[in-house]
Amino acid sequence: MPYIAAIDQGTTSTRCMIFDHAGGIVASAQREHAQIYPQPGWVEHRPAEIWERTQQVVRGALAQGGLQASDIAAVGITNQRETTLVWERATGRPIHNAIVWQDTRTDQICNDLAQTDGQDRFRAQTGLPLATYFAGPKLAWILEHVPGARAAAEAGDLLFGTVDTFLTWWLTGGPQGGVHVTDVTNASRTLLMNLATLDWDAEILAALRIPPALLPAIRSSSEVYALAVGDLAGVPVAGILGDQQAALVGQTCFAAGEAKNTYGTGCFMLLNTGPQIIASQHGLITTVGYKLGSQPAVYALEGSIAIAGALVQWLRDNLGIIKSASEIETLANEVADTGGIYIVPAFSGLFAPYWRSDARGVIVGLTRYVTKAHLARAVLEATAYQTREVLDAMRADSGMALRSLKVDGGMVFNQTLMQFQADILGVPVVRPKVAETTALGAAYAAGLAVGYWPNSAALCAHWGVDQTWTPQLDEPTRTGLYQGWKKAVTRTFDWTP
Ligand SMILES: Nc1ncnc2c1ncn2[C@@H]1O[C@H](COP(=O)(O)OP(=O)(O)O)[C@@H](O)[C@H]1O
Ligand SMILES: O=P(O)(O)OC[C@H](O)CO
Repeated sequence: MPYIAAIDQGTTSTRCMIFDHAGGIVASAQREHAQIYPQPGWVEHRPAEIWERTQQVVRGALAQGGLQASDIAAVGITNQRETTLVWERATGRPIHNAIVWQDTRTDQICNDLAQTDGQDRFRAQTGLPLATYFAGPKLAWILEHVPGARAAAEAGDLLFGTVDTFLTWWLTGGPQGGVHVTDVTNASRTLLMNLATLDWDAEILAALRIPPALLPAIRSSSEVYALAVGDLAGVPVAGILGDQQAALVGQTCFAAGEAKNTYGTGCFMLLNTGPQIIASQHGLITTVGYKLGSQPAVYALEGSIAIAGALVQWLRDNLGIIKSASEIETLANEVADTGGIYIVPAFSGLFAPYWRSDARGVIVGLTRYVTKAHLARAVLEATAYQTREVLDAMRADSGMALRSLKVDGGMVFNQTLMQFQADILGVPVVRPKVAETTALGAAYAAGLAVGYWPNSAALCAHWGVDQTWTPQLDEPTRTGLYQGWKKAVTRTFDWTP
């Protein structure tokens, strides 16, 4: 069987991509789904729509390639992380919409938990600060707010999952024998898993009042979990990776010290730290990078930025200044700079390196001179500045000097952004030939599990450079611009109680 399929269920869309032995794309299909904003700071997805879109893109990709299930050696799943679902074991009926990773409704739950020992209460076990971003508090919120949910959970009638778990359950039969599993990378984003034991942490479950009965089994990122039914009938579901970890694998960052940065809805830099669990002193989080079958887990330091491409979408959908995301580049290039303004998009508070849920977005430095072109430029630069903050933290935590940054994701086709990124970092930025590294990483995990590829070393040969941007800016200008950004960030603090 010549191909491997990957399902990439992202924040704004779902893709299915089919890869050949050289890691080349043979067929693909993509569908968007609705973003639901019931209140300021709340973000939901409809679980039924996520499953429907998944089935549609699987069918679409198979049809585009003229393929059927028997042509696929294995399927891998990669997903938006932390997004939380709870459904009935017997029927599959969700008891609430999916609460998306960007959603801030668990602010109070997190603050209450932080009353004992502060925001880092569970950091030693989980590598994470107490923040609205992670799945555990979202699950606690559902159990508290949906009538009857706690009793049903305790009786074993409900199942919890992040998107990987939800899709694997449905792909392998749903109420008719679907497997209830997650992988170590997704579990490491719940705030409920102990990084050292790779198992649920009983003390944290008790503190969040989460009954163990509704939790999935935690498995490696690359093994056969079960065979699929439906359109992929008989195909082994053999890889699960959170999308940012999948990009790490897709970029073949298999050696300690290798890093990648993915520019999608948010922006996420991961640095492979090998078997070492490094505790960040500079606002990063510690997470599982991947675990290939029975091999030991590989850990990573991560800088998570909540709003990157989402700010471009906001300019398009909420302000109507551009009609498509790619138009931002033409508009931004009408001017040479931002006219002295900065936009800090703290729409979900600020994630790394600040972890401030009390922050909200600002535009600073406004004068009558400023036009929508300056605004467009400031939107692009905001992603580059946030990345600089994360890279500085990574250098400080790891003591490693990064010689270049591997990038991927939807925003890396924006030349203006990528040049400014190299300028503000002072290191070259490199885009690989296959920029769909997230889907590729999930395909690699699945393919390794079934022997389609022999080992991770064999995958490194697939990686090649497409484009490199080298820094052009002089050091004093770079420093001056960055100092302005740091000042702008302080203006977002203490906005909500
Ligand atoms: N040319 C572009 N310039 C700037 N941003 C872009 C461009 N093309 C796409 N984007 C942004 O990239 C994001 C889509 O990237 P993608 O990797 O598909 O994201 P995700 O996996 O989070 O859904 C969107 O937020 C969109 O606004
Ligand atoms: O859907 P993406 O690509 O924006 O990724 C979302 C992240 O996994 C959130 O942690």
